[in-house]
Amino acid sequence: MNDGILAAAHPCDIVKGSYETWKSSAEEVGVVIVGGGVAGLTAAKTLIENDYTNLLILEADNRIGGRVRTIREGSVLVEEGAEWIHGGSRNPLFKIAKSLKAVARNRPNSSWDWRVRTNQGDPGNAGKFNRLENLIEKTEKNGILRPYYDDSYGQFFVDRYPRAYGNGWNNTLGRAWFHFLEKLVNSDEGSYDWLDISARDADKYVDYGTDRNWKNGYDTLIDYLEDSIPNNVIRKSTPVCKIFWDSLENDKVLLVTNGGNYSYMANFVIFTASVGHLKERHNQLFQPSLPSSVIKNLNGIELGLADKIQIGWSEPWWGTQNPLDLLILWSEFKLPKDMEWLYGVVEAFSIHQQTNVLQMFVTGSDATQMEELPQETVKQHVRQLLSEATGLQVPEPSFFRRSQWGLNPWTRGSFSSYITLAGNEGGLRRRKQLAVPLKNSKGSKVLLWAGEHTHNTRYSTVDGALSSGKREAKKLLRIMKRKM
Ligand SMILES: Cc1cc2nc3c(=O)[nH]c(=O)nc-3n(C[C@H](O)[C@H](O)[C@H](O)COP(=O)(O)OP(=O)(O)OC[C@H]3O[C@@H](n4cnc5c(N)ncnc54)[C@H](O)[C@@H]3O)c2cc1C
Repeated sequence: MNDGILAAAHPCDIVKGSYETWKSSAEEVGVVIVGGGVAGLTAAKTLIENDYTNLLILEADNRIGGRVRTIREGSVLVEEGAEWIHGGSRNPLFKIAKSLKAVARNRPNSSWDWRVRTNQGDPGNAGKFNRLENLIEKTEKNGILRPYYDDSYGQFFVDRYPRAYGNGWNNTLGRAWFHFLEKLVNSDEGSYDWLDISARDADKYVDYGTDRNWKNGYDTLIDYLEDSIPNNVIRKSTPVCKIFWDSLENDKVLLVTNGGNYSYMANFVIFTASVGHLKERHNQLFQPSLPSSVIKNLNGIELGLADKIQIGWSEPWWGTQNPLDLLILWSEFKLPKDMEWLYGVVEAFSIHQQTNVLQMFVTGSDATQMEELPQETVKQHVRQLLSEATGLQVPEPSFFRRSQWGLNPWTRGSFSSYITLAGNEGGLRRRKQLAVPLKNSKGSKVLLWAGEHTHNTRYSTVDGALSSGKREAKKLLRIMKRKM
């Protein structure tokens, strides 16, 4: 976990007022949904479709969508957060996208200008990449990770790498490919350290097949969800800073927002904020503190950090009109301290919407270092890397963005909430343990948990978030029915 990010100030650090004033001035509502990301919006849509309309979504940010965020600048469209629909017909999201005629056609493999270079521009052996891809794919096969259930996901790769790579695995290029593999796995998993991901947990993820893209941006989904929710249900710029969930007088939950300036009294809450936010804030957020079993589970899960860098030009400069996929092998590590985060960049590829825009992932502690640098510095570092790896002049870009999901106080991370080795040892085995409703001291279920991290098999995805929102809304409808 990144202590630097956790130590940063938070907008909810100062909350003014008292319980009595908040209680007496609170706005009454049936259900409050905390968070207007995919899970929160889907929970609201499900309640409304089942004729339950006495609800509010309280969203901290001045926009909805959470970790789905499409950016449009001039003719450029990029995704700061979620990008792919992971899989076809088994994925409920794919079905929605298909019904909206919003699935983009995948580029044929043959259209790519595919290059493998060391960071100094020497060519690398592309065949090695296929071997590493095969190794990653093997982990999706039944049973292969089983011997590692009490060990880490990364350990599987450490053990299997020499055989997968073949002769020379320990020479300069062999080590460069190993570094590549580690960064690739960390970027797939969004993890800080592949040696910290429980292999048992990694084995729970169910793969739904080929990735697809949205034709006109991921926010097509947000518009679709928002369409079924009346305007007055969504309150943006309304951060929930305190939740009094165990009232002695009744079964109601008091929520304090906007630094103590406004409050709500709800019968039920569906809480959908990221596990990064939860881990950082649960002590200040919940009054009384969450039960120790809940805190123990939170300590056993981590939200990884994966950032994107997007850099674009009016024309491609790499000598062809084809989309570029450049794999970068770090064969020497001699960068000055402030550039060391670049070791985390091992691939630069054209995004599906525009050939002229290249995207790079940077994860874990490399991402933390990148987030803290000025944007202009990041841009210069990236230009230098691209230029040295391709041996070409890289012109001044016309477009540049980098994400800062770790510094975002409402996420504190990006994707793949993963159960850690310590979490596995402590008995956290299934995400459904994170979705057990919070009961007050009278035994009433008053707060339900949704969000990608609570999905057993599709954690870290948009469809996982969507299904979790639906699941908790239905659970709540059953609870309300029993109470009537
Ligand atoms: C860089 C990146 C790439 C990704 N790529 C993919 C991909 O290709 N495919 C895929 O399927 N998934 C991808 N994901 C993951 C996907 O975006 C998430 O799993 C999903 O969007 C999570 O939705 P959610 O509703 O659970 O959480 P969130 O989207 O985090 O929504 C929670 C909401 O709660 C709000 N909030 C937080 N705290 C408070 C508070 N105290 N009070 C009020 N509101 C609060 C937040 O502002 C946010 O809007 C990616 C994510 C990132 C960051």
